[in-house]
Amino acid sequence: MRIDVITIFPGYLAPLREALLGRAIAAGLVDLDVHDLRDWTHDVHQAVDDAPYGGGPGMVMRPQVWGEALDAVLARDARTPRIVVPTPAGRPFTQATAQEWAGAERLLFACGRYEGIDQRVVDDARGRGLPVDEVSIGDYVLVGGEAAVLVMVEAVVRLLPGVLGNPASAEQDSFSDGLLEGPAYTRPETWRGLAVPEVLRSGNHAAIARWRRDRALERTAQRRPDLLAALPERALDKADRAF
Ligand SMILES: Nc1ncccc1[N+](=O)[O-]
Repeated sequence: MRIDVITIFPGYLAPLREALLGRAIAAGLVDLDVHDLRDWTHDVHQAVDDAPYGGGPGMVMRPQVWGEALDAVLARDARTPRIVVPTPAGRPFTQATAQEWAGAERLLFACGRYEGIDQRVVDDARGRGLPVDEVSIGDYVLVGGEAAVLVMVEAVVRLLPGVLGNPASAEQDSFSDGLLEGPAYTRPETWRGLAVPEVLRSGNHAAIARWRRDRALERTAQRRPDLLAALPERALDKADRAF
């Protein structure tokens, strides 16, 4: 998978080259290219924004700069990317979105700052038949899209074959079966007077599976009743009905 990021703060994306993601890049599973938007300005101040039409606070990022940057980055590779614009006004980014994008051969993240990017940049790209997703990682306002790109790239890349040591862990993620993951334990058996639940040391795999599902249902019912309500009827067996 090729990933391009266009931003005025390239340094903000440095963590993508660390740890698991860094190893995925080194293994050639991901090609990451971070581009400085200001490379496509032509004035001495390298202005990337301007006052909003209609007045109001803040600044809007200029269409000319973004248009040139997107055209140049698109041309760097024959593969058509899914263009992603992180914005608090976007549709929610979920595990399902990560799964969907993990199948893409190329992603291009356009990081907006200030009050966003002139809408015509998205409209022009869509008008040329390019897939553009305006997505949000949560209902709060960040200063720019870069932190959201770190989140989304990590969620997507960890799903790529060969990235996670144990692919089973991606299957057993929270959300993969629509439920939150329950509590986890490791050695020692007792720590500060707290013991690991007996069943987990019983070796009885059916009982362990039942216990884990009960804890997942319990936690989901307590913390995210919306997820429980969204589960398809068939997803809950009769033993689950207790929650
Ligand atoms: N929440 C956000 N705030 C600013 C920019 C992007 C955002 N997001 O969620 O993608």
